[in-house]
Amino acid sequence: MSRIILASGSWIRAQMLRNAGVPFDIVPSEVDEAAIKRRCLGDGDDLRDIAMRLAEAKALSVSRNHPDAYVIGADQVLGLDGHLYDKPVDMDEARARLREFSGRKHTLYSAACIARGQTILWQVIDYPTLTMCTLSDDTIDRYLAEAGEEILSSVGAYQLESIGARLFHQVHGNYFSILGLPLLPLLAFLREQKQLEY
Ligand SMILES: Nc1nc2c(ncn2[C@@H]2O[C@H](COP(=O)(O)OP(=O)(O)OP(=O)(O)O)[C@@H](O)[C@H]2O)c(=O)[nH]1
Repeated sequence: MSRIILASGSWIRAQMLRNAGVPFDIVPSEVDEAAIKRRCLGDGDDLRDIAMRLAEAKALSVSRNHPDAYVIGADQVLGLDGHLYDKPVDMDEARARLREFSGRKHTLYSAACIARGQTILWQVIDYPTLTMCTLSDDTIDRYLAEAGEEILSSVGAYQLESIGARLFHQVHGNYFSILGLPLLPLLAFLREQKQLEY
């Protein structure tokens, strides 16, 4: 078996792999995501393509220094009415974001790929949708006070696996993809490559 590397600083992506019993190391990528997003938007790429390009760039940048490893790259962008949303920079932006999403359905474009020897061997994109409850400003403020700044590590300013679940009345799509990693197809590929016994 070869080394598996997660090219991501996302704690929840690491947690999902750890919980699934996958042996891996973490080597976050150094790619300039903002520059890649700007280039993709300039090229007229849609949100799916942007998430995929970013996941590929992360995986390839780490694979350059670890050519024999299976390097997992992942990225997630949030779309509402075709607009791309990044992670909120602070709690004020998180508040504005939740006010915007309140009562509406948004999509999480969740992309992952595996690079080995500077070649993309596998990739997948999943796009679950989430319909948020209609939230009063007071409810949003109570949620932000209770959830705290760790929600800034999440593109939608919520963590579905914890109290963020209380913001939604419907989700369609895979739970793992919502958290940031299409885990099941990733595990299937690793099995196919004989990197997992089952
Ligand atoms: N805990 C949690 N995190 C979420 C949820 N939804 C989205 N995220 C995270 O939002 C982040 C999206 O930003 P990305 O740019 O894809 O990844 P990142 O966290 O910056 O990490 P890198 O892969 O190093 O770029 C990811 O870490 C996702 O795991 C959720 O419901 N719960």
